[in-house]
Amino acid sequence: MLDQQKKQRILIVTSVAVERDAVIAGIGEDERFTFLIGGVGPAAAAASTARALTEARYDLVVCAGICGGFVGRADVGSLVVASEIVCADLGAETPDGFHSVDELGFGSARVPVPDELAEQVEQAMLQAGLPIYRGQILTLSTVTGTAQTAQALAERMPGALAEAMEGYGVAIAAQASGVPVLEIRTVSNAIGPRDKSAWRIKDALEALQKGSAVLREVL
Ligand SMILES: O=C(O)c1cccc(C(=O)CC[C@H]2O[C@@H](n3cnc4c(=O)[nH]cnc43)[C@H](O)[C@@H]2O)c1
Repeated sequence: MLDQQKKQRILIVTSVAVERDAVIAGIGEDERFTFLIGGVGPAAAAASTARALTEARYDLVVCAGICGGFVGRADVGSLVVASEIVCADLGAETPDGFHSVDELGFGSARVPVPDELAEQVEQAMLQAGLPIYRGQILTLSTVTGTAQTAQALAERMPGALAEAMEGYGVAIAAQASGVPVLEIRTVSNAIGPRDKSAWRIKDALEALQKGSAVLREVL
């Protein structure tokens, strides 16, 4: 939990400008927050976040934006808050299936989120009447685009609610600086066959704005 007695500095990282603008519109004037457009994908997000963390002191890093939701687990238009941030494609494909770097003994594809903080965010959103789910948010370098890949991913990651492209990069940079990390997103599309016309980006950005207003009260 953040120390409410001292002035906290919070870095919010989004991948693109429209996400950043939605977050700023929700948070409003609040000098505790710094907003960073970190770029698309885990590498750009990690590099941008790491640089920001060398330029100023922060008490919390938040990765925010839109995402794809697993069908039956996180509906389009809802919010998701990460219980854990997991890089789902960091590992090796083998004849026995996918093995993560954790199983291979080369570090970890998972970064924890402070439980109490995720719980507080979830409860505050629910009290504000916003639909929210708490569970793993996956990071992938490639947007899932077929029913087969979506099904395989859902089976391999039964605790996953959503996928996006930056969380793990932001989280690894925060972890390397000893700063806690949170990931919060709104669902713009169902994970599955690629149909960009079905992405509800406007709705997801509106939900991101509403969620950000609540986030300001929690942090
Ligand atoms: O058209 C595409 O397939 C595409 C490829 C790369 C980026 C985008 C974006 O819209 C950038 C914004 C941001 O959105 C996140 N996002 C949203 N839905 C998904 C998804 O189903 N799977 C993975 N990521 C998703 C992601 O974090 C992007 O950076 C579009």
